[in-house]
Amino acid sequence: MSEQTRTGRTAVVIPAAGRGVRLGPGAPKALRALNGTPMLIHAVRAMAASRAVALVVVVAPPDGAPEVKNLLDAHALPERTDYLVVPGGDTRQESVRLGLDVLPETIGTVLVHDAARPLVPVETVDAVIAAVLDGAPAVVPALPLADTVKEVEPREKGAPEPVLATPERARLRAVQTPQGFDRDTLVRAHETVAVGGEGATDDAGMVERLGAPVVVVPGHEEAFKVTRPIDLVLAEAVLARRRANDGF
Ligand SMILES: Nc1ccn([C@@H]2O[C@H](COP(=O)(O)OP(=O)(O)OP(=O)(O)O)[C@@H](O)[C@H]2O)c(=O)n1
Ligand SMILES: C[C@](O)(CO)[C@H](O)COP(=O)(O)O
Repeated sequence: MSEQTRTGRTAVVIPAAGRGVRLGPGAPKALRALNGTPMLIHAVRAMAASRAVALVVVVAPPDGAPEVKNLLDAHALPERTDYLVVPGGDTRQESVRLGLDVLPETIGTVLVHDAARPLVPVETVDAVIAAVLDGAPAVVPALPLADTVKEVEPREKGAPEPVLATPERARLRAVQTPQGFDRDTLVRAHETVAVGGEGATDDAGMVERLGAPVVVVPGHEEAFKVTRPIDLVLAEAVLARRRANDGF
């Protein structure tokens, strides 16, 4: 990776093509409303809040790219940031790759951010970008765990599962997005690992498989992923608190 490329512009790929099965029936998850505004728009605004972000690539549900383009056009977004919309794929990994495929040559740093993490504060986004620009090829925001974690032998749903091990909690982190990368490293990871791809639940995990170093910076409790119905309740509560505190 040349220093010149590393110091190129920064883009964010937002995979937003998931159905949101765990959230329950309804529109694709990224298009569901939080405080009256689609989750995706919150996520795009969270990324565009960083002055370092020059381009946001939204990876839309496969049949929903025109609708997503209209949504972005209809909402006030910073003028300094460009937007692209591309249709997504069958898996998160495939959707990210489709977003990477349309990045212009001038982009040296890439963030990948779940549309399902709409409330990440700009300080976290900037910390990830700063660590990449400082030379780390891959950076993830993460938090220590509150629960003890067990490794188990998986069984059918509801059946008791034998415990195999209890990893030392102090050494574990719950990983969030945006995850930040030197562009060439991330593209190489997707070209190399995506062929098989099993078990890669985040982009940094794919970079680890290349043998490249990944570092953790502090995450934020408001960067949680909206996955299940209870997360919508929490997200609405966070937005209500922001409105009360900041007039947001
Ligand atoms: N084929 C897919 C699947 C997921 N995603 C995106 O990846 C992010 C993280 O995925 P997740 O939270 O699991 O979303 P869903 O796949 O929609 O959720 P579920 O697994 O409950 O269906 C989301 O922003 C989702 O839109 C995507 O772009 N393309
Ligand atoms: C990328 C991620 O958000 C990091 O925690 C997570 O792995 C996505 O998992 P999902 O099952 O695709 O939501």
